[in-house]
Amino acid sequence: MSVSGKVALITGAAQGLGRAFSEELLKKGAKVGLTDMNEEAGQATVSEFSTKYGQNKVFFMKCDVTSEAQMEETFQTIKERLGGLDIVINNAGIGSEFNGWEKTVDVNVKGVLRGSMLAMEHMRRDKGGNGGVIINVSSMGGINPNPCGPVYSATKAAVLMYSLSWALNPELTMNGLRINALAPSFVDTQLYQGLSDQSTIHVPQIAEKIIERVGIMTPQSVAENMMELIEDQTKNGAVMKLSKVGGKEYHKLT
Ligand SMILES: NC(=O)C1=CN([C@@H]2O[C@H](COP(=O)(O)OP(=O)(O)OC[C@H]3O[C@@H](n4cnc5c(N)ncnc54)[C@H](O)[C@@H]3O)[C@@H](O)[C@H]2O)C=CC1
Ligand SMILES: CCCCCC(=O)CC\C=C/C=C/C=C/[C@@H](O)[C@@H](O)CCCC(=O)O
Repeated sequence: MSVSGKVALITGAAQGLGRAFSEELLKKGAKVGLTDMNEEAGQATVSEFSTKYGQNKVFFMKCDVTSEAQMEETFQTIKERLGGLDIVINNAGIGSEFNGWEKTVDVNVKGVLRGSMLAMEHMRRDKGGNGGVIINVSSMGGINPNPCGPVYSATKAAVLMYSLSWALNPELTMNGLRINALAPSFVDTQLYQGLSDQSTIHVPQIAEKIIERVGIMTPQSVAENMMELIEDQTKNGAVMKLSKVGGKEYHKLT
């Protein structure tokens, strides 16, 4: 599927991976609705992208993925403002392991499930949509056991199974929708830089060893690879694993 002229909605897009996904889509001619709970950073990113890619190509909406009302309003508004909805990337995610662990579940699991359900409501052909593709951002930690972040990894495994289960449901494919998951290893973003903060990690020494072994990717390289999950019409229920050391691989399900 060519993304030129298509409309994408991305959560957690003010910075990091969400920002890189937005820019990659804009470069290829898509229109992008960036959403994030951080309004200041979101507006700054959109103002930069408007200058580079055109004012009518990009739109920002403040949205916390833990709020059902904000998510509903955001999907409706972006669809109206940008003239449709074809691509949804449920990207917003956090990594608190201790005091904030329940918030990690709320954002990483409930936020992604909520975004997926709304995407289906808006994009399924039997609901008046034009079909399209949902990309849910998981992590290598959702596939490989991760002693540094059990809560985080549990949330990312949930994202993976939710996406794969829907992909096997003919109701979705019959209505023109595909659903894929992205599972990167470490990427140089604020989330990764926060790993030294003790609220986000168990046993930092183990994390350092894993990072030494697998390396750190740039957000741009992840975004460039991720496009295959959108553009390749044969990809449904695919899990793209990315790491600096291993490159791109599709996870084989047993
Ligand atoms: N950086 C890494 O090493 C990896 C990150 N990931 C995943 O990629 C996704 C993006 O992470 P990064 O860009 O690295 O992080 P980041 O911290 O740089 O960006 C996350 C963005 O999400 C927003 N956000 C957080 N909570 C939100 C909420 N409740 N509602 C709306 N927006 C919210 C933040 O304001 C921020 O703009 C996350 O799901 C993360 O788990 C996956 C694998 C590796
Ligand atoms: C606040 C948390 C930020 C975490 C950012 C990530 O999501 C990065 C990935 C998280 C966990 C990684 C787990 C790695 C497990 C390793 O034991 C190893 O099995 C990974 C091998 C990767 C490869 O060979 O490509």
